[in-house]
Amino acid sequence: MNKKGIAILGSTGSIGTQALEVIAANRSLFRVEVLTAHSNARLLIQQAQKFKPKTVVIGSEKAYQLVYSALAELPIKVLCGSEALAEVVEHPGIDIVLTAMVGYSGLLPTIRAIEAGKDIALANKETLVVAGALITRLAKEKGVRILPVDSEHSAIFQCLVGEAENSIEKIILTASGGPFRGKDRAYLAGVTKAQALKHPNWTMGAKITIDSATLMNKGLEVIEAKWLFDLADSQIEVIVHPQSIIHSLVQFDDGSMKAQMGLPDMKLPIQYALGYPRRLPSDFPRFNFLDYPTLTFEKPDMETFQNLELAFLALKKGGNLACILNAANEIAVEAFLEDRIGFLEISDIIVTAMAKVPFVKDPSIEDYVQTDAATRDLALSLIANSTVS
Ligand SMILES: NC(=O)C1=CN([C@@H]2O[C@H](COP(=O)(O)OP(=O)(O)OC[C@H]3O[C@@H](n4cnc5c(N)ncnc54)[C@H](OP(=O)(O)O)[C@@H]3O)[C@@H](O)[C@H]2O)C=CC1
Ligand SMILES: CC(=O)[C@@H](O)[C@H](O)COP(=O)(O)O
Ligand SMILES: [Mn+2]
Repeated sequence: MNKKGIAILGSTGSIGTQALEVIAANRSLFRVEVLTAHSNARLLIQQAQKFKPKTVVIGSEKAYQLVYSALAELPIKVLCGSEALAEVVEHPGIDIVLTAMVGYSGLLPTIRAIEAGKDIALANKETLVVAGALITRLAKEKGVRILPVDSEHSAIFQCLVGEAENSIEKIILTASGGPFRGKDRAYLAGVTKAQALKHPNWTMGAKITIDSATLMNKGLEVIEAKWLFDLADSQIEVIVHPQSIIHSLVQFDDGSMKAQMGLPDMKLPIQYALGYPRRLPSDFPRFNFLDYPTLTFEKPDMETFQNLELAFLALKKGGNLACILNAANEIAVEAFLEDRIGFLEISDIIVTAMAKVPFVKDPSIEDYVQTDAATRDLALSLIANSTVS
């Protein structure tokens, strides 16, 4: 059987390293064609030495020379910069591009990969949040599959196998509630980044971990689900499920519900997307009901955690509003991680950006690029005037 050629964009991150674990355990099925990182030269070199891809790309020019010299003896092409990142996904040996980089940086390489006819294993949810209409339209035109990696969307995708004839009444995305579940705004005003980075169930990159703490992650996932599964906003619900065992649910129009369950481990959805349509055997720890005699559910508190409501608003109004929400959030989360703003200011910045950046009803790719840049400028100016630092 032919091995699938995999490109991992963001191989040094949480998803990227777990994807390489999956590949290492399934060497007869996969071959690594491309690995990319932003600045972590040391890890990228180790990965390249182990997996022998045809090409590696390092985003940072400063790190390029180090990677180039370390891999000089191997038949591996070493490239640098954002154009190389967008170009490398077109290489002929690639069957699937795993988008595991963080944030808006995923958009242009994903568009290029789809245009080149590559299937996408999509972890980078921000791509669909920013430009879901454009991405899904393009994927359809090119006959490209977008295979979800995000655990909730993988759960829904798995529940939908064999259901092509049947209508979805609604989907229910589960949310852990994050480290501040049950807290009020007075408490949130004083929380630190160290507290916010302690996710109750998942070990992930810093940006998504803060998004989970503000409930923006669930907001982004609501928008991601709309585009992946072609749903109306009224068909998407969120329920807080602190144990993160039920990864999400689908209700069909006969009222029946299907859920996908398991211990929280991203290797499973990564493996499902890379192996699709095959389920690959694994030795991952198994879930046991007796270890979890109580699974609980709560309504999300959207008054305290405004970001989820803002995402529903962006979804309802459409146009470039979700792009504005995403850019403002990326800048605000970065500032929070640098102790330049407080936790509650993250939502304040997003609210202001959504009100002030010009609305575009039917955006082109250029409109998205412009909206992203304008929103970042505005958010940075708001942060410069913040009184926290
Ligand atoms: N982690 C998880 O469990 C989950 C993650 N996701 C989504 O997957 C994506 C990746 O998340 P995660 O793995 O946690 O993130 P990490 O921060 O752990 O890793 C990000 C990766 O992207 C690279 N990178 C960072 N900035 C850029 C840039 N500007 N251009 C190109 N590459 C860049 C990093 O390189 P370097 O190491 O050199 O900085 C690293 O390889 C996100 O969109 C997230 O929302 C979805 C579900 C679960
Ligand atoms: C693992 C994964 O898919 C994350 O998106 C996770 O769901 C975050 O947890 P929250 O439910 O706290 O946002
Ligand atoms: Mn998720």
